Amino acid sequence: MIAVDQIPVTVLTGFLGSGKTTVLNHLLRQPELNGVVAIINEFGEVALDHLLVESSEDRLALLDNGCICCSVRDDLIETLADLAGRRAAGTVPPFHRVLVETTGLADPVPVLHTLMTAPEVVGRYRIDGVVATVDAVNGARTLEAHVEAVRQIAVADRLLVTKTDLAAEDALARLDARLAAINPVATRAHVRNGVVDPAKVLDAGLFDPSARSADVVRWFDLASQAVNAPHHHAEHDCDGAECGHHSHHAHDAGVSSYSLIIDEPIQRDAFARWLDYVAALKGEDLLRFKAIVHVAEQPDAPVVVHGVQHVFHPPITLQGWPSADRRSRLVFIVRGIPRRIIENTLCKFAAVSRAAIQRSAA
Ligand SMILES: Nc1nc2c(ncn2[C@@H]2O[C@H](COP(=O)(O)OP(=O)(O)OP(=O)(O)O)[C@@H](O)[C@H]2O)c(=O)[nH]1
Repeated sequence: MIAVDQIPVTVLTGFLGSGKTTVLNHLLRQPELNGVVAIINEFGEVALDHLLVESSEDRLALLDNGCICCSVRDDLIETLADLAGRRAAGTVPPFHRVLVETTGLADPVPVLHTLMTAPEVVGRYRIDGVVATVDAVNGARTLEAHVEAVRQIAVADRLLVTKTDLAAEDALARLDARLAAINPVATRAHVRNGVVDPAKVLDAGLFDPSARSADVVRWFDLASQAVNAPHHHAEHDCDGAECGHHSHHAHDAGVSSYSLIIDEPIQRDAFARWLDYVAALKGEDLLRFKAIVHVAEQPDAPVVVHGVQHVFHPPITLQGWPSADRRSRLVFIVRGIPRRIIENTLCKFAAVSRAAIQRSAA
C-alpha cells in the first residue's frame, strides 16, 4: 500500500558528462514539473552544476561535500528529512516530488538502499524510479571501463540515450542492443539536448529490486551489508582507496577530482590552445572537465566549457555571471593526471600566471 502523502523520489543517474544536468534543466522547465524540488549532488571541491541549472533557488538543494553513495549519504537523509519537515510546517511551497541527481561516479544501489531503509526517510518518501542517462558517443567505451556505469544502467527503470545527434545510426543500434542485454526491463528513449517528455521519465511505479536481474538483487544485498557495517570513513574523496566498502561499491581506483580557481582574465585564444592540448594529450584520462571561464575579451559574458573524455562540447556563452564571483573555476575529474601537470599546462599554453591559480575551494 502506498500512503497518499508519501512524496515520490526520482533518482537521476548516469555516468560523468552523460547529460544528466541537461535533462534536468529541460524537465524543470516543463509545467508537469511545477512543485518539484531537485537535489543535486556534485563531486568536486567547487560546485558548478547548480549554477548551470536554470531554476529558482528555492527549488534546488545542493549536496556538495562528496559523493552521495559514500560520504554524503547522511547529508541526503538530512536534506530529505528537513524538506519534509518544512513542507509539513508550511515553510516551503508544498512540493509533490523530489528529483535527486547523483554524481556521475555514484553507484546508485547504496543511494536506493538508503532511501528504502533510512528511518528518517521511509514513510515520508517513496522511490518512484531510477532514470539513467547514457551518452551515445562515449557510452559503449564507458561501459567497458567503469563498473558504476553498468550498475547505473542495470538498476534503471528508464534509460535515456543522450547526444543522439552526435552518434551514427549503427553505433546507436549497437549501444541499444548492449543496454537491452544489461537491462531488458527498462524503457529506452533517444534524447537530444535533454528534450524528453516528462511522462517518459516520471511515475515509473514503485521501485522493486526483485523485478530486476539477479545481478541487481545481489548488489542490493551487498549494499545492505555495506550500509549496515560501521561507517568509519566520514569523508573521503571517492577514489576508492580509503573506502571501507571498497569491495562493494568503491569507485575506480585512481579517479580523483580537483578544482582550480583562476583569479585573472584568460585570453580567448590562449584558452582554446590549452583546451586543444589537454584534449589531445590527456583526453583518455580526463573523465570530466567543466569550467566557467572569465574571458578577457568579454568580461561580462562568462563562457562555460564541458569536456567528456576526448569530446569537448562547443563553449556556451552566458548572458551574465550567475553569481557575484567572477573568477574562472575549473573542475577536473581525472584518472591519474596530477593537479600539478594541469597547472603547468595552464601556465604554458593558456598564459595564466602561476600566482593567479588558487588551489582551495572558495
Ligand atoms: N550535442 C549534444 N550535446 C549534449 C547533449 N546532451 C548534453 N550535451 C552536452 O554534454 C555536456 C555534458 O552534459 P551535462 O548535462 O552537463 O552532463 P552531466 O551528466 O550532468 O555531467 P556531470 O554532472 O559532470 O556528470 C554538456 O556540454 C552538454 O551541453 C545532446 O543531446 N547533444
